[in-house]
Amino acid sequence: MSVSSPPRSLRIGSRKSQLALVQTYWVQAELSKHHPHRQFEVETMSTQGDKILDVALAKIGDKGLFTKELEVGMLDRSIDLAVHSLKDLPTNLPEGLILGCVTERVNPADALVVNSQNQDYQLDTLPEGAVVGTSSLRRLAQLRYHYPHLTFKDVRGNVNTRLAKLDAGEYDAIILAVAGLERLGLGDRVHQVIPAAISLHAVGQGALGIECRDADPEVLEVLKVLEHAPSRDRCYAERAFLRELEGGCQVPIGVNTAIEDGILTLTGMVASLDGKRLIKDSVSGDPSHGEVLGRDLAHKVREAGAGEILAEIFAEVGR
Ligand SMILES: NCc1[nH]cc(CCC(=O)O)c1CC(=O)O
Repeated sequence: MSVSSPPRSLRIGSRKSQLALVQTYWVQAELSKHHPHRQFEVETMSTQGDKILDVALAKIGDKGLFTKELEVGMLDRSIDLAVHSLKDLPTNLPEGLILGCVTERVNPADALVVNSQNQDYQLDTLPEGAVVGTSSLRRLAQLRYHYPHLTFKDVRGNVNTRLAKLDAGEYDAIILAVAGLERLGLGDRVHQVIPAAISLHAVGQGALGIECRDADPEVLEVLKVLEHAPSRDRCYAERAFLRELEGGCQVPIGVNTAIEDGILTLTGMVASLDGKRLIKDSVSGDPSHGEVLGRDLAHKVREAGAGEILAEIFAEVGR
């Protein structure tokens, strides 16, 4: 009787933040469950985005701030796959790497989080001058558009750092992803789920993206058990929209997607930084044609005024 050798063990790369680790250990546990004869090891790395915490994120033009070191690791084969919050993964990946798997998405919405002094308020009732913390241009522009009487202030750091600043009174409220709070076991801090009519979420928000080498069919096969087709189709459409519009710097772009009766509807918006202009439209079609839907919507909003907004932002930030 021949004894077959065990399959090669796979190394999973992760950032060191608590959220990244929760997500990576979840992926490790799921993969181990589905592939009981294979070993999965976790390798943690600091990324540039974890190190430069004192600079407003919006001012850092570089994409892939949270992914670069992990990508280098995959290319030099010190790791085999990397787990990302899909919204942090650039839409264009380095040569040789692909988005191998999109996991089932949890709630992609943003949340209003308040401190103990502001428990009675909702977004609609926060008083003139209330200080709202966010470092996302997307959240900033949409909230300025709907609530011009509020004051917005940058907030950096990981989720726990931001909550500590809120609770210390530096802000009346902050905006965070529902998904991140829930994954950290902080779902009770979600004070209000912000409706899509007020704030469209980030591309890929609430889903995990697993990146790997494109020439590694063994890893791609292993990842298939975690792929969630509807989440993948929605996120592919969202990513195509963003890829078509962005020029390598952070811009206020938000989306929403749904699949109903076999039809994917993608809604997207581009807003000016001052929140005075906001262009929003939708397209619908076959869920497997996400690339086309995303590009079509990008052309639609560009024609409707988003082109001008983006040109202004690119001119200001410098590409
Ligand atoms: N930019 C940081 C980041 N990346 C992913 C999440 C939350 C989880 C997710 O959206 O999947 C967060 C925190 C936040 O935006 O509140």
